[in-house]
Amino acid sequence: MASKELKQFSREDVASHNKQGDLWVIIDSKVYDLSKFAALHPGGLAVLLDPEVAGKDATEIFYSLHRHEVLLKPGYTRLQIGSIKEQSPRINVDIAGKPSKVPYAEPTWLTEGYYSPYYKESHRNLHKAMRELTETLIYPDAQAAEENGKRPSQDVLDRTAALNLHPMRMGPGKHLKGLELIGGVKPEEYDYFHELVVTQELTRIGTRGYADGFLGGMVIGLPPVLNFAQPAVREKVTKEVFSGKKFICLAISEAFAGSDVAGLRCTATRTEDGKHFIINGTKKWITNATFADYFTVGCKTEHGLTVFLVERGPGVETTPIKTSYSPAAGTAYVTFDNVKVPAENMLGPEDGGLFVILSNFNHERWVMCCGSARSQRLIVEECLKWVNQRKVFGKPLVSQPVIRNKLAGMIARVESVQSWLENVTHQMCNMTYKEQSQKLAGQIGFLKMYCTQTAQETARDATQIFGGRAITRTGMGRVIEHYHRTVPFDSLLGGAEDVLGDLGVRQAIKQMPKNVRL
Ligand code: HEM
Repeated sequence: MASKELKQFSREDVASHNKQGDLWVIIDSKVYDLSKFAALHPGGLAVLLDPEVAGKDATEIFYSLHRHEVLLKPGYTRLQIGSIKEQSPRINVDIAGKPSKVPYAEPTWLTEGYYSPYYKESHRNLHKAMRELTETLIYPDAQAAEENGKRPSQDVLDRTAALNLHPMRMGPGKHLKGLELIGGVKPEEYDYFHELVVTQELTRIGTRGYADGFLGGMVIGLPPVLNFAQPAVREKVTKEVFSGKKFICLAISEAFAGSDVAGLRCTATRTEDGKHFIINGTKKWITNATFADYFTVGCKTEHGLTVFLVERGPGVETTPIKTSYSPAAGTAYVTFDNVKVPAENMLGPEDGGLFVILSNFNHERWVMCCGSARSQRLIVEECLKWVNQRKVFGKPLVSQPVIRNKLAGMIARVESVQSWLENVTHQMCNMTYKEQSQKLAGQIGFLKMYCTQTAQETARDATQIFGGRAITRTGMGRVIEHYHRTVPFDSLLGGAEDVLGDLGVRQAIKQMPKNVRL
């Protein structure tokens, strides 16, 4: 709009343009000329010619039928020819980049007038910078890629690499040394709460396939390289991955074995000269594999499991798998046929791979909890807005007790999930990596199970609240439809819900003192 001179009109000026071929409306103090557009309007011509709409203030009816984003599409912004004299827009005017004012749309620490023991100035600075970055740079790329199924654009990956976003997603550690971090956070003060902020802001974008496509493979596939690779391999691979130029994925699950890692069938056999391993086997559901250059692969070796870093090359094939979210995630079936891998690409000790794989799970699952907690909150925000603006039987939807009851459940669930997550994050900040592995596997297992159970309840309630709009991919309920369709991913990836709950109980039973009795 910047290049076009906008005129000022009175309501009487607008009222005279109320017929086919000469049709204006007012939406939130802005005047739109729909004369030519009316015949192309996806909602039809007749609704626009209604005497209550043509030449009138259509703000309320417009917002009961469209998301605000419709007006922001370039093709539609140009329909605005002016605004009403001495009036200014009142709807969604101060939201971009700032915390939402909708109750419970932000966690407590971001809500004005509330307190938290966990977050310092540096977390707040990081939060501001991340919100702006995601809304201005990543959001548009995510919306496009979720639809067209392409991986995140190289431009966005390069620009986020230049800001050192990628290493920031790997938690605190030596890999941040000497880097200038987003929000001015000093590498030595970077903790798991900073990482939580980064993950939760990225999740707010609300596109589940893209979210995994946006280097989800790095988040789960690079830690074994950071923690267990030989220095030369580690240096090379982390540099390439953090630059956004090369992609890595974690290849553990198989059609034969998912959560039961010990049942893997992919094999690695040492060559006679001892310098290489030959890998044969398959992997399934591998996030980012479609475009990955590196694969962190769990293999059966002579006396156990061993993890290898495999570079794409002869014998490595990836076939995209169609899942219920976007191909932007790059989910693939991977085959390794006589793939020759140097022995120095072993990650951790030979036959000691189970520990490498298991120690990786805590961080992966915790990241997923950060995401789940934040995406549930996005749904709460969508529902609160909808119940307030949607009218049924002449009253806002929220006047129905059954709807308020659903909202109560959703809000209570999201608040409890976030609080538990913050407690676990606080433990992580105060424990060594080894202590985390020993003490938090059960806690994180339970937390992830609870996150994904509550997420599915919230998806179901939100679908009921939005009705038919929750089953269409475009329009008012598009966020709910997407959430409901993709929410099972969280409950399966990184360990299935039931398996994690069981893990937590088994860990607790192991820690039972021998001498306790009722
Ligand atoms: C600048 C003005 C307008 C634009 C650019 C616009 C654009 C659109 C678009 C893109 C859709 C498809 C659904 C979506 O993506 O949300 C739509 C649907 C619709 N529009 Fe509009 N519209 C405008 C004004 C109006 C007004 C004033 C009315 C008043 C009744 C109206 C009534 C409808 C209806 C009934 C639908 C179908 C909704 C559904 O399927 O649930 N539109 N419009």
